[in-house]
Amino acid sequence: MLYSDVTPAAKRRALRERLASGDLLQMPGAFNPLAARLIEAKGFDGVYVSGAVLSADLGLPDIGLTTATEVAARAGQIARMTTLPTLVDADTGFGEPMNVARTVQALEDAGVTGCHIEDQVNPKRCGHLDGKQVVGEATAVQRIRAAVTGRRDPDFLVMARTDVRAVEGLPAAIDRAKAYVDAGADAVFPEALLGPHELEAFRAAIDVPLLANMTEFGKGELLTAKRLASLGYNIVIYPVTLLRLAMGAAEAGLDEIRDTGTQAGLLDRMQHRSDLYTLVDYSGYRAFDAGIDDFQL
Ligand SMILES: C[C@](O)(C(=O)O)[C@H](CC(=O)O)C(=O)O
Ligand SMILES: [Mg+2]
Repeated sequence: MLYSDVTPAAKRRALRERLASGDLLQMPGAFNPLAARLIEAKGFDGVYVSGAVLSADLGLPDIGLTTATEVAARAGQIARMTTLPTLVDADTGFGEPMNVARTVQALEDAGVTGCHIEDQVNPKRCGHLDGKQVVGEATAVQRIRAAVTGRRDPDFLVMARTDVRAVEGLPAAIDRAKAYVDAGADAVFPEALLGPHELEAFRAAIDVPLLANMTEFGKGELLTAKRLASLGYNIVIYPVTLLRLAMGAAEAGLDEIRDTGTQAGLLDRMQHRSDLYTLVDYSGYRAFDAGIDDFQL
């Protein structure tokens, strides 16, 4: 009701404990707070807030146009509505290393559980596109140090994402990841690895929790959770999946309404009013006002 009754500090501690267990945590991307509630209701382990989704939601390409304030505000709205940990895509940290520190503090204040900071240049692009460029190791390490020293809650998860694989190859990406771990990164997101062998090599080389990005229409193979768990990965994200599904359904629905003049044929593909009301917990508001849900559906 209203918001999650689990504090941000408790979510951060819980995520650390889950990561220490060695289990694979599945975190679909929530395109809004309601989707985060659905992710929780379906039994997932965490909620991912994708930069690609956040920018697409605003009708923008994923090229670093959104600001730290926008991302923190939206991530906070999402985090508030779920008891699950929320991992946020903080892109390049939104500026110089000192901006990265401020970004992390804004995300902490928004109640999110952790974030990842990547080593691309600005303007950044989707990690699965060609033509990426990365900053030098010294600058990237400064970003991670700034994130680590900027956080006030030591349990806030600072994850380093490296986009170096596509630019300089796998050994260079592994070297970068090691440098970021030395700089204090709690976890690593190796972006756009080319298949299970590369995921395996990364796992063998890095001691901290690793994230696998199962985004569609990208460079990598879509591996099952079982396979990723056996490869020793700790978090899997499906960052844009729900948005793609929802937009696919919206497109088909609009076509049908335009072509037939009614949505009547689509009802069995819709979330029913009663399921929506359950998800937003109408009955929970009885505590305020007994008349809140005195209706039959
Ligand atoms: C994970 C990612 O950073 C995101 O913003 O969700 C994207 C996903 C995508 O564009 O498919 C990425 O760069 O991989
Ligand atoms: Mg992104």
